[in-house]
Amino acid sequence: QEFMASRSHQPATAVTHIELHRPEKRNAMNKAFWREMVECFTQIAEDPDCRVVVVSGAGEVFTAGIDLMDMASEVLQPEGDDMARTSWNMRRIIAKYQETFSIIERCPKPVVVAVQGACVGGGVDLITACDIRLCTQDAWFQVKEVDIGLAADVGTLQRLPKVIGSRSLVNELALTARKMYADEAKESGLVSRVFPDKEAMLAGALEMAGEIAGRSPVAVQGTKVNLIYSRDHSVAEGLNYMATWNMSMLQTEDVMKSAAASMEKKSPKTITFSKL
Ligand SMILES: CC/C=C\C=C\CC(=O)SCCNC(=O)CCNC(=O)[C@H](O)C(C)(C)COP(=O)(O)OP(=O)(O)OC[C@H]1O[C@@H](n2cnc3c(N)ncnc32)[C@H](O)[C@@H]1OP(=O)(O)O
Repeated sequence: QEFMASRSHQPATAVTHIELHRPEKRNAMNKAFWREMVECFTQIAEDPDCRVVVVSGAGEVFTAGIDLMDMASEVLQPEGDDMARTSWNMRRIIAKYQETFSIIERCPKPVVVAVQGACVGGGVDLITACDIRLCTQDAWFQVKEVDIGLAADVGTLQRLPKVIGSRSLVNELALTARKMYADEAKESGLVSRVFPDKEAMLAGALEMAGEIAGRSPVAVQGTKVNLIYSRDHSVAEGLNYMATWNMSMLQTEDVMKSAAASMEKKSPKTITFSKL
């Protein structure tokens, strides 16, 4: 499927690959991007033929963040007859942009993101809403917002502290806008794997996606939903949610099929699971 700022295709069974696709503008996030991501992930959440998503960027750079040319009018000059109405409109606009990344987090299908080169501003908002982050050795990450006069408002300040263990490091990155390179990103836990180049990274991302897609969608989606729930709740609340979740999901035929394959020392990838 071809969009204006991105494109999506199915490189393998049950795997959807979304590519940010404005390489000439370093995949800067224009109005079309913000709209298309919501359309894409709304479809993906409902699509039984998709079990896992890979997100990457075309060209040398993952993304330059918000498109400073295309977005300025909407973000900086909201309409309204007085301050209350202008502020209300501004709030609505910010909430709309937040939704572009929150919908990725809410999507029950795991999302693997692959970053090469720069990942700036809105790029960090995007990747922190994904489930697994991979990068190339030349990747760098920058919470750039303070440099352009604003506090990051579409997810980085809320999600990055839950991704990186060190609160001090998060504060430093967000307050100074310094670049963090691949090795430090790995050491801090922002990414789980670093690849020598983009080709190797995409091959690794697709292989990982294939591993996930080959497993029971009931198990995989239940795992994602419960990991995110437990991140935002106490252990007791998380256990309660889990028990309620699995009181129905444990009754799936997938458990018997998977257990039988395991006893026979077969990979779960040899099993045909019903669509979910
Ligand atoms: C409600 C608010 C929601 C979200 C808010 C998010 C906040 C942010 O995202 S803050 C971050 C804003 N981004 C930046 O400040 C980055 C600016 N870009 C760069 O620093 C560099 O382009 C680069 C990413 C390091 C890549 O460098 P390089 O490979 O040398 O490319 P360039 O020659 O600089 O650019 C090529 C081409 O792309 C255009 N472009 C790059 N970034 C943006 C951008 N953010 N917005 C619009 N256009 C961008 C640049 O102008 C060039 O275009 P030409 O037509 O070829 O001149």
